[in-house]
Amino acid sequence: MSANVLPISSPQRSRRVIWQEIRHHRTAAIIGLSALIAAAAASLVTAPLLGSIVDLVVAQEPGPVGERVLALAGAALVQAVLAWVGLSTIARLGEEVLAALRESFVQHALALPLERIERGGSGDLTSRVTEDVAMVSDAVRTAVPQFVQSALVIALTGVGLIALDWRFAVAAALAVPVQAGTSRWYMRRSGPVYAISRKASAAEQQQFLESIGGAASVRAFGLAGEHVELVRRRVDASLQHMVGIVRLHMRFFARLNLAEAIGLSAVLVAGFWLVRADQVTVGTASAAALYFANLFGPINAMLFLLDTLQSATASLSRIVGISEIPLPAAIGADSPRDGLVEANGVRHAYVEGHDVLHGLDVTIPAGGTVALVGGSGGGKSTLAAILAGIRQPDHGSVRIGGAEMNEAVQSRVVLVTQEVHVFAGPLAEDLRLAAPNADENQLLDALAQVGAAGWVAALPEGIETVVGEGGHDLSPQQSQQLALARVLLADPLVAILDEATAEAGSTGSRELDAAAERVLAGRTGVLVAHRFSQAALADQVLVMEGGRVVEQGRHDELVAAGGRYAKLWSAWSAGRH
Ligand SMILES: Nc1ncnc2c1ncn2[C@@H]1O[C@H](COP(=O)(O)OP(=O)(O)OP(=O)(O)O)[C@@H](O)[C@H]1O
Repeated sequence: MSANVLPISSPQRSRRVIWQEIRHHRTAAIIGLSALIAAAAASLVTAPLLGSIVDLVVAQEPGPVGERVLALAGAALVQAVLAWVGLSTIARLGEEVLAALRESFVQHALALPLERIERGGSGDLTSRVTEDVAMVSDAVRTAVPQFVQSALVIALTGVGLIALDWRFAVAAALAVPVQAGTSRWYMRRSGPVYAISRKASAAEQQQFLESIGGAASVRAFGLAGEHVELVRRRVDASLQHMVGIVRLHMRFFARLNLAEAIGLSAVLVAGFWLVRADQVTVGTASAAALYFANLFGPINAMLFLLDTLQSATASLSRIVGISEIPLPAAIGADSPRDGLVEANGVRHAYVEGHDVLHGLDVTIPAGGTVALVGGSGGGKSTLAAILAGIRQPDHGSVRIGGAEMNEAVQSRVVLVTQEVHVFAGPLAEDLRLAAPNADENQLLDALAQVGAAGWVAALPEGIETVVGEGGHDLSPQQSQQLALARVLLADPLVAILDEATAEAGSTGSRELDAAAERVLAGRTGVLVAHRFSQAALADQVLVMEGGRVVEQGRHDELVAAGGRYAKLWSAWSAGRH
């Protein structure tokens, strides 16, 4: 069962992947970190300067106070500039690392075998693309730079405290056990509390969608009262969990305040004794207290960010997990010699133990056209997808032009299915997906060959008209023509058209048939044909039933043989007259 779930990488592996990426941007990492260290060091000057002002006041020598104040302002300015340089460099570095991660993720996600995604659930993949990437992006933009900065300030302030007098550092350390206990306490609770709250708000949204989306039925059945009650209950539950989160935060910060009170009291008491014993000046004791007070912000921020970083690490493991799935491209990198298609002993099952293809052997000579016909569920689409390399056979092999299915081979085979996708954007860009360097004349020529020149010219902005979602709506037939034009532009060795012309009416069908014929000219073609007019044009017809080829031959031979195909043919012909 676990083999079916998309993999999740271990936190160690994820960290290693990030580390490798950071090493590609070593200079930026060093500059960013150095600037943050320098900024933290500059901030350390403030407390002793204030302390020395206290000493001057105690000694009633106000003369040099002015210089100290200027030095304070200077230190603040230097610190601000260095922190800005450090934070922005680290944030930019984070974006670069994130971009590289995303690219590798998308590359892998797109190259994943279809079976792998189906078994793992496309919902899982989608949530990794959306929620997990958003979670990691957020962390990279805000939490990570803040966390690094806070950690540096804390470390350097500790050094500063020791430099003033090690006994101040010991006193301050009294706060640590309470802080450590608090963060453990918080981490144990925050995960489940957030998870329940997310679930409750998802349930609330779902209820809204159901009640509002089904408003007509709700009213028709007089269920308004019940639905209002359902919504009220979900909103209440969600609200309760939100209040729970706020309460948890308040308790968290209350405990941290207690830690601060303990630490600050200890530092002040230590200062009192050390001043009394004449071991430090009042100014030094004030500086120690200020150092400790300056730690409040960074310590609280760090502890609070721990769970954001924990969630981000979990999301990162889910993103890196996808990049770790071995890709089928590992099978050599031979390029196909020509368009010869050879499938041997191809078996395939969607559900284990229920083969839908039972060891098929199919050979199509380069430049030949084969039509797959037969009743519904015979396995035509499955075979088409396997020949196109979109699905992998469970057993057997597919070779194109003598080469096993790999990335180089797949790039020379194009499959057009009934569910043609029109990408949102200018029509020209949609076509250029198949041939990025094609010029306008080549695009127009491809459109003319598939019979689309007329309607494209009639569009408001011709080939530059925005089509697809949010743009100009195309009819199913127009979308099919676009898909066929893309095949012409991609100029593959093998074109596989699966029901590509099934949706149109009779005039439309004739136009699309002609377009398909032009697309298949000069290359190897596989046609999944429901209309026998297409089968009649093919060099060879394979009749498929129950995952087997039950008849094979030229159209006229099969009609003359009077078998299964002849029956299907006469039934179809009769239906047309
Ligand atoms: N994604 C899938 N998951 C599970 N079973 C599937 C899937 N796709 C197809 N099948 C099953 O595999 C068998 C072969 O289906 P296939 O679509 O290849 O046949 P077909 O000959 O193309 O049929 P049609 O003409 O109806 O498209 C059918 O029993 C079908 O229910």
